[in-house]
Amino acid sequence: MIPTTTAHSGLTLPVLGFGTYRLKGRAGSAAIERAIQGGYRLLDSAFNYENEGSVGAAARAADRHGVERGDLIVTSKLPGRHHAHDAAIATIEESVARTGLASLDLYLIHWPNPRIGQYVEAWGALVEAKERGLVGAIGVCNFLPEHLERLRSETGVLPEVNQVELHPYFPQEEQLAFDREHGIITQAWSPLGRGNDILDRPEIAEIAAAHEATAGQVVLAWAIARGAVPLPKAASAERQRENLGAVDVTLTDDEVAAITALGRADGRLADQDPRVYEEL
Ligand SMILES: NC(=O)C1=CN([C@@H]2O[C@H](COP(=O)(O)OP(=O)(O)OC[C@H]3O[C@@H](n4cnc5c(N)ncnc54)[C@H](OP(=O)(O)O)[C@@H]3O)[C@@H](O)[C@H]2O)C=CC1
Ligand SMILES: O=C(O)C(=O)[C@@H](O)[C@H](O)C(=O)CO
Repeated sequence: MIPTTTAHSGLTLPVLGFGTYRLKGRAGSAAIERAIQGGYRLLDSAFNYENEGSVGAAARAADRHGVERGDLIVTSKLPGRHHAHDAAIATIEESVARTGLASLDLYLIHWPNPRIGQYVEAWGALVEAKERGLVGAIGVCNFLPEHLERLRSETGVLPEVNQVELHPYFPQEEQLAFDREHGIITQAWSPLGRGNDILDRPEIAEIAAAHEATAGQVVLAWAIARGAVPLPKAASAERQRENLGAVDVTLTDDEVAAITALGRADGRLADQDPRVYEEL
């Protein structure tokens, strides 16, 4: 059993989920099904990943592994090119249809796309989709405090989830504090730094040795200790199992602080500052 965390709305999520970017087709679906079989219950996807079909197929096969549909949280995301109200509603309906499920459990705006300037309108569509039962819970990705404040002041509805880039080179201290204060669950994307050199750092290796854990487990345990929900992606059952083992690693406050200290001002993996980055 994976421990859980709860949002202001009462939405409860496992403290670790499964990323599916680049898992698609039959091989992708098989990898996602392995993840469900291995114990993952929170699945991340997006309209733009072109894999909602594979995620849905794996979710529909979950009962083969004794997992009920109601035990899974299947997530997808609205792309920037469909932020206008009617396009957003049609896209959410399309996402649900692609999964072959009756509804999705969590739906997120993928990026604020501030230059397009329609994320408040898109948020209105997500609120409506939740009221209609198309989706069970709603949130955003890559939203800064200024974007969240606009949603609150213009719609009165705060997201239940904010999924942001978060790994030791980009610890997101301020965003985490803002989300926590407002009861918004922060999910961490690229929590393993996409498998970059963070996993080879001696500071991480030392902590891993002290816990008889792997570097990946320590980095994920650090995210969990700070109140974030990491969404590691892994194709093989071995790495999926390894990453899930992070929930059993409890770091000391000093260890958490030492990993947070690896953060850098330019720590983003790519040039994706939500103030200016546009993804359609
Ligand atoms: N909302 C947003 O804007 C974004 C959301 N996301 C979501 O977040 C998820 C996770 O982020 P992602 O970018 O995939 O990166 P991750 O940080 O999850 O890293 C995935 C990479 O690390 C490798 N890996 C997995 N486990 C281990 C391990 N234990 N040791 C060493 N290497 C490992 C994987 O390889 P292999 O699979 O071969 O094992 C893969 O190459 C995505 O899949 C997606 O669902 C991602 C980016 C943006
Ligand atoms: O993977 C996602 O969810 C994204 O939002 C992409 O921007 C991804 O981070 C990427 O790097 C695409 O080039």
